[in-house]
Amino acid sequence: MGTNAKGRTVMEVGDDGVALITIINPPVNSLSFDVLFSLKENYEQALQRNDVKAIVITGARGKFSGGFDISAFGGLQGGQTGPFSKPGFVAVDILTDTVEAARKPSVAAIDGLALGGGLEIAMTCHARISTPTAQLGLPELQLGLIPGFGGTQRLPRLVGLTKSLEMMLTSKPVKGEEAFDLGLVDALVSPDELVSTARRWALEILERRRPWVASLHKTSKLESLGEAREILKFARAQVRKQAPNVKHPLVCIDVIEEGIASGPRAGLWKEAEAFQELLHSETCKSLVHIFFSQRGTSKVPGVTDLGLVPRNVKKVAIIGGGLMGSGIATALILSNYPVILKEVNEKFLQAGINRVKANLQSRVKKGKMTQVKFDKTISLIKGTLGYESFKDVDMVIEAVIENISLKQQIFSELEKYCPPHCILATNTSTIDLNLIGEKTKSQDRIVGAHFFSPAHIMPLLEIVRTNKTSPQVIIDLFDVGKKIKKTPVVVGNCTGFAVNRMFFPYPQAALLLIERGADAYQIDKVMTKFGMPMGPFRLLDLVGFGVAIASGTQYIENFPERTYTSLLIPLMQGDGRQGESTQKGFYTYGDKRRANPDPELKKYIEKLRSMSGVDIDPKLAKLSEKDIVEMMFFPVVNEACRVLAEGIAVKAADLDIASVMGMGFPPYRGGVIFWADSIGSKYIYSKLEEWSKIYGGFFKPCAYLAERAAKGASLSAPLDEAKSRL
Ligand SMILES: C[C@H](O)CC(=O)SCCNC(=O)CCNC(=O)[C@H](O)C(C)(C)COP(=O)(O)OP(=O)(O)OC[C@H]1O[C@@H](n2cnc3c(N)ncnc32)[C@H](O)[C@@H]1OP(=O)(O)O
Repeated sequence: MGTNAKGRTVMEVGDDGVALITIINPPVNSLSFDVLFSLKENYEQALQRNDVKAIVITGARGKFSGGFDISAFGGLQGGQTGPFSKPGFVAVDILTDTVEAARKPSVAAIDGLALGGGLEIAMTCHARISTPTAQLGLPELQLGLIPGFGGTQRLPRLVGLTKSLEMMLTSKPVKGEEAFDLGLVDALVSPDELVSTARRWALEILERRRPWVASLHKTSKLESLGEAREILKFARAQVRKQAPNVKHPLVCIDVIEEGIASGPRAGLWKEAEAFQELLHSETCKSLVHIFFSQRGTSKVPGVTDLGLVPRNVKKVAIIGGGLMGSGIATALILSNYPVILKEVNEKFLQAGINRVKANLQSRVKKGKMTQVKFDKTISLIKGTLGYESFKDVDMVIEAVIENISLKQQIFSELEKYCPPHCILATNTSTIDLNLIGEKTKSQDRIVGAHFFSPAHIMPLLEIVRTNKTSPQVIIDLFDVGKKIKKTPVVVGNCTGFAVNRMFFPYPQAALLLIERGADAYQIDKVMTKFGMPMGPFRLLDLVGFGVAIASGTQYIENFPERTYTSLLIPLMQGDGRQGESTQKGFYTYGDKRRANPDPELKKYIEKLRSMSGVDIDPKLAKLSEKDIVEMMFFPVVNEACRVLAEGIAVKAADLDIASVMGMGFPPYRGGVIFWADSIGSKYIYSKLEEWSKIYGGFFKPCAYLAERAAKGASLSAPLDEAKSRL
């Protein structure tokens, strides 16, 4: 193998006659083509050599394998040819006909992780020994694929159909201990005994003192065909309901069924063909993009490349125990950070602590947390009304109402009471950070920590830096964000930052459309069908009209030329409608938060039309689904382009992650910019240009979009690349 090889396997043959094959491809021992070739070569040698009686496969540095090398998908999708583009080369030729059918037994020694192709290799071995904490799973569906190295056939035969479906459809791994109970692994041992136990086990199989099991032909765990069909029917119904816009979960079920109905070899072939087809799907390309983009958020030029090490944040203070403050406190204590919660009086403090308790209790109710863990977690939060206990905190997160002078006063006080190293973060969603820190000398340690509601559940953390925020502070907050299981995205300072700014046109486009004759409930339906968690009107009801007007005002003030100003919400508010909190907004709300279309909405729209002189536009009154999607999202794409052009986001992929994790843009569409690039800058520009002539500045395409369209360049390409595509 050449020196540029991406990973390899090494084989050592011991005096006991066992060949130990180790997968080496840091950081997760993924299965690159080089690794797979090397594995094939080692296997063939081991099978030929007279001094080898049995084989053990393991992974270097405590990790079996994180699965097929996802970075190699691009080449295959781009038409790269070779043995790997031939369906069945790995699953049938190598794993089934060489490894599993061999006359020498193989045992997998699993530590750390055995995911995707990694677990599939392990399942072709004749036994599996694992550590109790190893993670074993088939997460291919999260990449828009199905297992492609025989997993759809072997997992059901090892753990039964129901559990295997759960593992594949949710992409969730199981720990070694559970894998042992399920029969997926044969023994549990500590990491230091792993390889020696596996060697012994392999020899014992050879001596027929342990069963020699070919998983593909195991039948004891499989249900009868009739029962299996019932289980699969139920699974299909669930999948159709939960993931109506993607086809790979249904394909996975079909492939499993083929193996049960026509035998595992037929199942293997169907799997191989379906895998190849899915690999080229837009869903797979989008989800792979999301996978790498999510990891890419931790690469921020000028920040993460300076070799800085995050400081240890041992204690965090939160100011304000409202919805956001209590959610942030919950997220922190759930990851074992001691938290001080400060409020202005006893009543508010108690209410804040009670919110945190309620957040945790809902986990207990759902069986996700024990009462003992609840008690331990809640003991990490202490309430306070003063600043005395701030003298040893390492980070403060301010989460009070959006009032500039109040925030300025708080930050001046923080400067007095907190130690000089303390990070001073604000959870503002709109206010300029330079204004907040104006009255302090601490601008270098002021940073935005913008959480999304509910903060203990939503996965995104926008880290907002000003040009004075020190890289160390960003690194520290990034580290805390990771530890509390968020995906942090570093963005620049401007009104609305990246997520809210990109999405402010979303409800505005919706208002523009209904004022001119489109149907509000149809728009919401089309948006949820597209894959958004809810449509714009349901969203406006959820956030409440007060918040909607306050943030709308910010955009009117900062981006007057392109903010669509609608008086519909103030008009409805004048009638006591505030959204869901008053059970009346664009919808009315009954039991269990069920939203019902409200016939009275028409009345408000008609009144608005007579006040503003806006007429029904016959074209907008009968929009197709495609038209609605475009008129709703092209303005979002346009604003995302401005965010990129202004350098608020470092790269387009960060906006894709921000849109998926902050706004619920469907991940299987790859995020806002990725989706836009699948449509093309020229088309988006021409549509916006056309609408801006009819409906005004709200739709006017920005310079960045115009430039990309003129060059026929993608929106995500960095500037130089965009030029080179000319
Ligand atoms: C034919 C087969 O059926 C098809 C397959 O096997 S498809 C692949 C199935 N496997 C997966 O989906 C696993 C994907 N990986 C993961 O879930 C997680 O990375 C993990 C649980 C393995 C490790 O998580 P964690 O420790 O948090 O590290 P994480 O930051 O995610 O990954 C570390 C690095 O490994 C890379 N990596 C992880 N898994 C990879 C894989 N399967 N291929 C290529 N690179 C991978 C990541 O991109 C990251 O690279 P970076 O440092 O350059 O950003």
